[in-house]
Order: sequence, then structure tokens, then C-alpha cells
Amino acid sequence: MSDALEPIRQKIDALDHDLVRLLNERLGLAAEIGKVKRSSGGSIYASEREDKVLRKVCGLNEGPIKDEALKAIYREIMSAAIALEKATKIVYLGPEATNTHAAAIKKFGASIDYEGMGTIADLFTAVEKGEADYAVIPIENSTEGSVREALDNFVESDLKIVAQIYLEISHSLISNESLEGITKVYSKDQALAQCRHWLQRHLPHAQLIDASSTARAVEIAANEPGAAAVAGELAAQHHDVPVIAANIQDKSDNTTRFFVLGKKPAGAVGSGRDMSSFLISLGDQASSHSGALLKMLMPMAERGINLSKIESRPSKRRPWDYYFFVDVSGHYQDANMQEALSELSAFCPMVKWLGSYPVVN
Ligand SMILES: C=C(O[C@@H]1C=C(C(=O)O)C=C[C@H]1O)C(=O)O
Repeated sequence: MSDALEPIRQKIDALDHDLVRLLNERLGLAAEIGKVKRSSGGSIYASEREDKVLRKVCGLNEGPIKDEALKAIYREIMSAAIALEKATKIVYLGPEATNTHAAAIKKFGASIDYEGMGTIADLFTAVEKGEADYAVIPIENSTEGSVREALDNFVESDLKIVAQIYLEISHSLISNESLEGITKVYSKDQALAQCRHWLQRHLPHAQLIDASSTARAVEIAANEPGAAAVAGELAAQHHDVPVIAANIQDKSDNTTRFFVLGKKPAGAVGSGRDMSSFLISLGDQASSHSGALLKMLMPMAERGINLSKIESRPSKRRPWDYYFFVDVSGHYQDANMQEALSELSAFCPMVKWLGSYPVVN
């Protein structure tokens, strides 16, 4: 058998030789790009460029490699490129092995430095102060809705959303006990809510206890007799606690959307592949003028800018005064977007651009 394998393996060896040389040639060019960016103050991570690179290589692909595999390989190539351009630090909502950590790794790969932090406010502060280059924050979940703390932090901050990440969330029941021995289940409130029916059916008498994160819940479950945690498999592996039941979430299409925040805005991809987020306040008009909310949406709608999300949050300045968070199609620099924004600014006391970023990862 080895006789038959040998000549084929020799060809593979020769290709690996070329691949390593080509990869290093590519990384050398990234290092040159890094120099230019560092001297001009440009952003090291460029989500719009990565989007174009991934689409280009998938376009070139004639198989047999699947696009998903090619993208995973390129994720790591670009991760190494970023690290070579500048030692890059990403902060995420910690502790280690949370879903936000998993989302950060999915986007930035293995060559980057990561650090978990306790609150979403801490993440904003770390990037604002230059202690980290980018932050990854959870923004909304397909079953539980928006993460309010994330929205509220945008009011005071000048950070820009530079990319978004979608991660399918699958929860496991994690414990050193068997199912019969579990009397308490720890997790983050949103995760407990996402598994409500499963927990009612299989652990009707267990006490459900809120923890600061899913990973923290696993840490507690690792040490407390009778305790279990609801968390992702990354956390189970990280703390070396067995998975008792996998995929216990009530809906199988449970997805969380995350934002990547940085100091400098992302450029445009073009070809209808950009999205933008804004924070808009109507001031007193919201309660005193009929149709004020409709008026707020018209400048964009009239120009074919598609609204994909609108969310209101109390301004905390006066009762019944709101901020509106909107997600729309297109980039901030697009001509029709600029027109819509100047029309909006004429009657809205606040129209704040939160960032523009590629549609999907
Ligand atoms: C090399 C660059 O920097 C980073 C690495 C990229 C790559 O390896 O292709 C693409 C975008 C940036 O995140 C670049 O901006 O072109």
C-alpha cells in the first residue's frame, strides 16, 4: 500500500512547499500594509476588505474544497496577517469561554490576543482608553431580543461599530452530577429563558439561579454539589465539566448577533453589502406631534434605504422620552444616505452615526 501512497505524498509535499512560501509572501505584503496603516493612523482590522477577500476566494473556488472550509482557512490567514501588522488585542464579555468569546474567535481567529472583561461598559472603556484595539459585545438574540446594556452604552460613546458576527447559540446542561442529582441550575438569565421548556420538563423541581455569565455558571457548577449550569460546550471544555445533555435550547435556530467596536470607522464594501446603525432622538416632537415617528422614517424610506430594525430605549432624561436605534441598508458615505441624514438632522435634535459594516461575516 505504501508504494501506492508514496508518489502522491511526494506531490503533496511539493505543494506544501509552495503553499508555505506563498503564505509567507502574502504575510510579507500584509506587514507592508501594516507599516502604511501605522504611519497614516489607519485601522488595522478592515472588515470591508476581509469581506471582499472572502467573496473573491469563494468566487475563484471550483472545488472540491467547500466554501466554508476555504473561509475557515482564510480566517486564520487573515488572523496571522492582522497580528503581524500590529499586536492586536480584542476584549470580549468574559469570563473565558462565553458565547461572546466564541464569537470573537470566530471573527478574529487564533493569532490575536483576547481578554475577557466583566461588563459591557468595561469593554467600551477599554477601547476608548486604547487599552484594547477592538471589543466584541452581544447586541441581540433571535429569541430574547436586544441586550439593553449594549444599546445604552452607545449614547455616551464615540466608538464605531466596524463589523457584526452571527453565532448560532446552542446550550448544554453541564454538571458533575447525573440528571437525578441536580437541585440547582445556574446560568445567565437570557440562557435560562432560552431553555425554559426543556428545564421545566426535565428538572421541574430544580432552583434556577441567575449568574453573571454562562461561563461563571459552569465555574460554580464545577465546585458545588447538586449544581448544574446551562452554557455552551466551549465553557464545559474549558472547565472540564461533563455535558449531561446537549442542544437543550427551546428553539433550534437560536442565534445571537454581536458587534465589533473600534475607534475608527470601517470603509464601504459597496454592491449592497453594507449596513449602518444610527441613534436618533426626536426630542419633544415624539409626544407632541402626531406622526413624528413616521416622519423620522420617511427620509430613508423615500430613498430606498431599507430599515431592518428599530428599537426604542428610554432616554433617562425625562419620562416617556426615547432614543431610537435603527439599522438600515447602505453605508454612511453613500450619497442617498447623506441626503437622508441631512433631511433628518433638520428636525431631529440628535442623529448619531454608530457605524457602517458588512452585511454578514
Ligand atoms: C492586509 C490587510 O489587513 C488585514 C488583513 C487582511 C488580509 O489578510 O487580507 C485584510 C484586511 C485587514 O483586516 C488589509 O487591510 O489589506
